Amino acid sequence: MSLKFFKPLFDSFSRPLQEPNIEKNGVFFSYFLGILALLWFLWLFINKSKNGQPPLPPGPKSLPLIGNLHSLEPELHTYFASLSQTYGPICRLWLGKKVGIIITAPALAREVLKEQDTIFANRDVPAAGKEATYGGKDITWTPYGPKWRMLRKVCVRDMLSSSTLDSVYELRRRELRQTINYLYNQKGLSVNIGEQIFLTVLNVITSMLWGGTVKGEERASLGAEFRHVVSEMTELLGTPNLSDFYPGLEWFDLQGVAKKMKVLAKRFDKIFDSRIDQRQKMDRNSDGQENTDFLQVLLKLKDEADAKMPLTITELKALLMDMVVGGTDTTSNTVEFAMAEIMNKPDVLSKLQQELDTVVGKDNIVEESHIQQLPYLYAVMKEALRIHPALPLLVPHCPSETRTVGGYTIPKGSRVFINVWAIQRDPSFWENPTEFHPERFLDNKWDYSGSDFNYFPFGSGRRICAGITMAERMFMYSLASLIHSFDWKLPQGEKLDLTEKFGIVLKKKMPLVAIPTPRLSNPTLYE
Ligand code: HEM
Repeated sequence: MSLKFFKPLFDSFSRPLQEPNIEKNGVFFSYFLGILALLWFLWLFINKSKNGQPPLPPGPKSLPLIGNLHSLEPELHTYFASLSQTYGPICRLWLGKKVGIIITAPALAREVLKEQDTIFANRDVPAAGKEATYGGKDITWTPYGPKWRMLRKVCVRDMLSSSTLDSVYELRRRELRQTINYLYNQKGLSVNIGEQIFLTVLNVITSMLWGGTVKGEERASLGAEFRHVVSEMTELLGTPNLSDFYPGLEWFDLQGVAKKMKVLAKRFDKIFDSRIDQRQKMDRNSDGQENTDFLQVLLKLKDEADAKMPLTITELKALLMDMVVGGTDTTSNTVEFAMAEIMNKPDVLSKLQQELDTVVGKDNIVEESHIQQLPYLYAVMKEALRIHPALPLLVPHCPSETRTVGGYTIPKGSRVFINVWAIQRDPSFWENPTEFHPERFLDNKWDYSGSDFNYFPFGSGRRICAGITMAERMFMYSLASLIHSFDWKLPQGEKLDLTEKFGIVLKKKMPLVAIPTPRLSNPTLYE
């Protein structure tokens, strides 16, 4: 609308204020206000019917171009929790050109993950994620649709289902017994617990994938190296990256995130290539005997896949990456946090040992079949997952269409962070939320199946964690074995530190180092 429209009005006000003009000016002034009000309402009306949308959620003031990037803090989960204290359970940040939405209430999480699940079951793939998974070809980053469904089905059916896991119990047992034996040989010495559990989980996963494990002398050094690589990868995945917020800048990789990720991913890629090569040679030379590792199943699927939905070699390697990176750090960090919390609470430790002594006995070793009879251990796992959920903001979701949540507009393509860490510590729901108190789970009131939006450490809806059964078994079996086989104390002069460090996977800021003392009746129980 041209400004000329307003000229007579402006002219009338610019005339000198003469007596006969006062009344006339008053009338003009009323007209002016009236027209202004009319125009305002008209603008609102046109704007509303043009967008047909409620506003964006509230959020902190943003600067031109950079939005709120300047005020992000490294511990994103606690920073987001503090924003929700000021702006409410749904708030907005401008991440450069991208809208970030933070959700910190069960009812709103339900809207996103259940009521509008198909729209929000997508991902806004970060540059680091693309680099780590051959361009986002794995389960985690593939958009919701037939390809994702196929990848997920293959993994769950052929590797992560209860029946497949039952059939490879011997692998878990072998690896865990090896860890217990290693710890026995370290009695009286300081041990990095997270590293040992990481290595155990890694060995279980790689032996399920292609039959290979890390043994003997390599155990300590390779375990530490692999853990370092996975940990750096998950840290990079959680790093706010300019390439993600200004797509035009992705090519420049200003923070070097993609470059660093490329180097890390290459380490695994080389291993994958050599294992695939080895497996293909073995298959060519075999006399058709059945082998049962996952890689063989995948290679068979690749060759057989019908043309409509082929499984390519790149997707196959991306799946291997998901299992190795997604399955190891998550599980071992949760066990490490649980061990630290238990050592901080001697009454929890003694209740756990009592339960284990009654069910397993001090002249016996823990088997996975005992786990069903250990309700206190189960409560300890649930409490560890409540207070330190491995993925504190889940894997961010992304709507494929503009939608309304909690009365606010969530634009298509936003990055939606669901702060499960804050929801699981909400004092209006959880009594003494920062206290590690497994008893709160003893009455089986909450489970992590994704149906309760006060407690969902594995997420919920279509994108719920694909490895819950595996995580559950590895956690329960390893924690039970550690607590049953040894008494634990801190090295002299060390203090227990429970501080968290943010990454897409949460970890302990300071590694838990502790000294094992054997507590079973017979040294042969450690062989
Ligand atoms: C304590 C251990 C674990 C925790 C707390 C955990 C938690 C999660 C969470 C919160 C998500 C994202 C859900 C969402 O975006 O809404 C996820 C996704 C995923 N998890 Fe886990 N996880 C664990 C262990 C594992 C293991 C052992 C594996 C496999 C070996 C695994 C494989 C995956 C995969 C493939 C996805 C992507 C699913 C998809 O996008 O469709 N996780 N996990």
